[in-house]
Amino acid sequence: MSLRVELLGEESDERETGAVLGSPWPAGAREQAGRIVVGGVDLGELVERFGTPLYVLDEAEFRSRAAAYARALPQDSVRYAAKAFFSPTLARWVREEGLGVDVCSANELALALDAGFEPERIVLHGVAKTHEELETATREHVGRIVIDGFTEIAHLASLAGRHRPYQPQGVYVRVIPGIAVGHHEAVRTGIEDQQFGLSLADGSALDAVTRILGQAHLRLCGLHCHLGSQISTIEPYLTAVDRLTAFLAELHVRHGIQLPELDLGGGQAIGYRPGDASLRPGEFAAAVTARLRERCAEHGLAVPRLVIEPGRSIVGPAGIALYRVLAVKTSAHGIRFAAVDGGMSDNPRPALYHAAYTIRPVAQHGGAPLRPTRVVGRHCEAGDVLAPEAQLPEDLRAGDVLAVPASGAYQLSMSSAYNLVGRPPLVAVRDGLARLIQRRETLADLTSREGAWG
Ligand SMILES: Cc1ncc(COP(=O)(O)O)c(C=O)c1O
Ligand SMILES: N[C@@H](CCCC[NH3+])C(=O)O
Repeated sequence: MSLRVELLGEESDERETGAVLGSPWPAGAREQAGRIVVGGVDLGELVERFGTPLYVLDEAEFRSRAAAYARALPQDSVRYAAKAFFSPTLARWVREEGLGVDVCSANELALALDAGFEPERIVLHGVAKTHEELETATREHVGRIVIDGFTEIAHLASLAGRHRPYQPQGVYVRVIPGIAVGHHEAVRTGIEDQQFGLSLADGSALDAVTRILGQAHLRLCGLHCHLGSQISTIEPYLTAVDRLTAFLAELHVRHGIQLPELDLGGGQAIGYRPGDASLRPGEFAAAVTARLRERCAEHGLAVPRLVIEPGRSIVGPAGIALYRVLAVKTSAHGIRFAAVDGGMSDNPRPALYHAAYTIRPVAQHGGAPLRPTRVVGRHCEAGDVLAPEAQLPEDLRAGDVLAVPASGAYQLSMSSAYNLVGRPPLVAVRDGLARLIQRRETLADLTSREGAWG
């Protein structure tokens, strides 16, 4: 399906004026005469044109973040985590910025291949990969498949040998380094007793490596770990390097192998609120690379190529969600509620993880004092709270539009059809122009999968 392209505004230098908003807004976001301008486009104008709820993506912010990672690490070391948000347009941006891609479903894989990623630059993940996914991935010769369990090893080996031209399948073993980090327990994947990876501590990872080495059609290229999400200090990654290089050294001694790659996954934090700590690609890469060199020297190992899979830290800060306030009311105990026209169907993160956000009106309210306000979604759940205590103007009323920066990751990608509200449209802004890249989901879209046999 091709989408109508909407253009708004004219290329101008106006975006260069006004006060910079700073984190958590995109670097180019400015406040001009009380209005928010992103990518040279007034958010209020976008709302008039496309309605609410609306998601906006600042293309320059996305590209500059992707480019910063590409600069920070050697060629082919950065694989964008598609799960954060992926679409044909995004896939093209990622490819144009020179990154590879991390996928974890047949559809993400198909989208990446359609977008022209060289299969070699694709890595496939999953604790439960289907036969079809493994079949397609091996047939297409994706660069790496991350082994996450024992049953996968023989299965993959049987598939890998079949395709012509023959090529052994590159694999990593996902290990559990035993590091507890991440913004919520639901996203801590570096610890024991959760479903991802194979334990270093109990010998499962070693067992997996031994079995893979016994498979002629599999080529073990390295180890992988993904510690968790929203990690705001480098220290846990350095600990991961320590533990994984110790394991690499053990593999060297036991099997006489030196693995050429080390994939530390994603998880780099972004700011959701002013002052939130975040990780900068350059500093992150320099510190982790230095530690890797140091530890490899100590163990007498060749230094493997460092690979990472950032998702949120590339797309998160590029996105802004816009909602219209539909009702304002105050509870018996004085809680002021502002109910908006989106909610947990376009952003399940607050309900899932109590994720915190910055929220402000798109147009200034003439200096009205701020008052704590619970911004709630429109869904039929008391837990549909986007922000429990946003500071919003005293005179906020139905009809006002609220903007939520840092909304680019894990919102639209985890959106649902709840209450058949329909997913919001997505507009990309750049150099004063706005382009509709995904239209609003309609009732026809929502019912289109149901056949006449119902
Ligand atoms: C294996 C793997 N790699 C990369 C990522 C991307 O993480 P983030 O978007 O936090 O950078 C994830 C998700 O957390 C993941 O599970
Ligand atoms: N969805 C989570 C991150 C998990 C990503 C997949 N490992 C979040 O929004 O924080």
